[in-house]
Amino acid sequence: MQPKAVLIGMPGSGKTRIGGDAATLMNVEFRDSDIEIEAREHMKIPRIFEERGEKEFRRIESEVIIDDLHGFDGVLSLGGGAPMTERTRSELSRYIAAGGTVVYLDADPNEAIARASRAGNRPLLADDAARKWRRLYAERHDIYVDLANLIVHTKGKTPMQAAQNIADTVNERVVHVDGTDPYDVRIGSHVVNHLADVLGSAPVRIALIHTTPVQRHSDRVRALLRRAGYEVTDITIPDAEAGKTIEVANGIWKRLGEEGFTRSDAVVGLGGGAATDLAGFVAATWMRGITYVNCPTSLLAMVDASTGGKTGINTEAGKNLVGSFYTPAGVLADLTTLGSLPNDIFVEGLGEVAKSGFIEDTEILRILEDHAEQLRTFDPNAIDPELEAVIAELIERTVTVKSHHVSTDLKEKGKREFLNYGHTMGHAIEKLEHFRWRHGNAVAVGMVYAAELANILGYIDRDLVDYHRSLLSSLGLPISWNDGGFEDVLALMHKDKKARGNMLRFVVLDRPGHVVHLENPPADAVEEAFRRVQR
Ligand SMILES: NC(=O)c1ccc[n+]([C@@H]2O[C@H](COP(=O)([O-])OP(=O)(O)OC[C@H]3O[C@@H](n4cnc5c(N)ncnc54)[C@H](O)[C@@H]3O)[C@@H](O)[C@H]2O)c1
Ligand SMILES: O=C(O)C(=O)C[C@@H](O)[C@H](O)[C@H](O)COP(=O)(O)O
Repeated sequence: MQPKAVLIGMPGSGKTRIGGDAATLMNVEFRDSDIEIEAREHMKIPRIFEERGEKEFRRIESEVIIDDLHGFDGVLSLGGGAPMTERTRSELSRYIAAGGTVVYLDADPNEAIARASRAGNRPLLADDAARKWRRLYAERHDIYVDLANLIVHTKGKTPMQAAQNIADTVNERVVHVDGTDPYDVRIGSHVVNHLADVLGSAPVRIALIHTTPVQRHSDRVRALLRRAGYEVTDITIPDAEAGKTIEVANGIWKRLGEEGFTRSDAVVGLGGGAATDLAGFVAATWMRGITYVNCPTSLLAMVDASTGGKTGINTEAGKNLVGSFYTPAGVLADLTTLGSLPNDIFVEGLGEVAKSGFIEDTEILRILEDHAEQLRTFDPNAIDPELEAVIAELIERTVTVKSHHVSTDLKEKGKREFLNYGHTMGHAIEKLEHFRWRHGNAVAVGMVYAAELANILGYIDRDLVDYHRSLLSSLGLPISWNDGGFEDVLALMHKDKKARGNMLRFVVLDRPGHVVHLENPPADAVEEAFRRVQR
């Protein structure tokens, strides 16, 4: 057990008020180490200083804090001088290493001095509080900065806004993607505020690529980028699959040329998977590769498309057949953007979530089962904290599955192909439906197809096939497709990127949470499985 957050900062910086609000937002208890010391010693702090001296006070303070760091799971506020004790500092560093958040509340000196003087009860500020406050600030500020892993500047913020910053950061989830160019996927409310940190100081110009339905989110990001000092070129692309074309890419290359984009500039892709695929493709190809960051706004883009570096466009030949493996510098999955996501697009994303459950993390399947009704009836205007936590966990788990596959096999030589479960037939459906079928829906049918094929060939039993059908339909996903002929589907499955020569290759389950390659299956099984998804 350890605190959700520990607040440090100068007297008067608002630790008690902001810490209390942060605890309320996180629905946990708030503690102030000074009040604990007084309760433990049955004595007010000025008297402890007077009778036992500062050294003894710091020893007691350190004991109290260490107890809380090991036995309290709320928000803890520390006295301003606490981090000056070496033992306390090293315990706080250990706490950070164990995943904790030490927040330095950096307040405007004049405001803090006024507050500290009003409060009294501060022996180190007695007589000429302002001068003493400034002297202590000069001694402590750098130590606070070095120690904290979150700095909240309180100037211009209400206590509740500062508390919200803390709660958002504590609730943030981070999935690390390894490889030659490692990066982090941050998941949480307002994580888009990290954008300037992820982009760094090198880029001068940013091409912000987005679609119209996410205009309000791109307005926010554009303002944020401009405030951080970047020159922003705003690029609106046609929505959904219409944006994933060579013509759209060409239009953007032209624009980047006109605006003088160089290798030190960057792209930000904001929107659903189509927008992030296209933005990544533009970044991968402009001057043979410039930095890009993805800000996914649909569930599917958050759990899948934005991570892993598969960038690309569709062509006459088929879906995603032209593209590049090119990793982003970071991914910011800001959950607040789900507040405008239509129900059908949210539900579609559950297809890729379920896929990750079937192929690796069966806990995902259990969460989907337990919350099927809430997820199926997702309403962007009614995301309560409980549902948001469920969605955040599903995103974290799904991205973790993805990272296990892409970290060691970026270019899809083997293991990464397992992420393509359900996609062999799924992509064929998308193409035959002229991309009017949503990707996640097509993948759902494709998974039922792959399960039927595995069952026909003896890899899995009937129950597991039925489980695919019951789980996917309980989430509102389609489980059959009746609008095309087998020959057309077969021809497209032969063009799938997993195929080798004339040999069809599939990904199938041999048990829940475990997948294997299936090469060159018998033609009658391939056709029989197709008949079964037509029902
Ligand atoms: N690169 C990969 O690894 C990968 C993985 C999975 C899928 N994909 C690709 O992703 C695409 C599918 O992604 P998708 O399902 O996000 O579809 P999409 O990008 O077409 O988005 C669906 C619709 O939702 C809108 N939208 C997105 N976020 C919104 C929000 N917060 N509020 C309101 N509207 C919003 C979009 O503008 C669009 O109209 C496909 O092209 C698929 O091939 C790529
Ligand atoms: O990241 C991967 O690898 C995947 O296969 C993830 C898929 O869910 C995703 O739909 C991807 O776009 C499919 O890629 P493709 O190479 O089959 O076009």
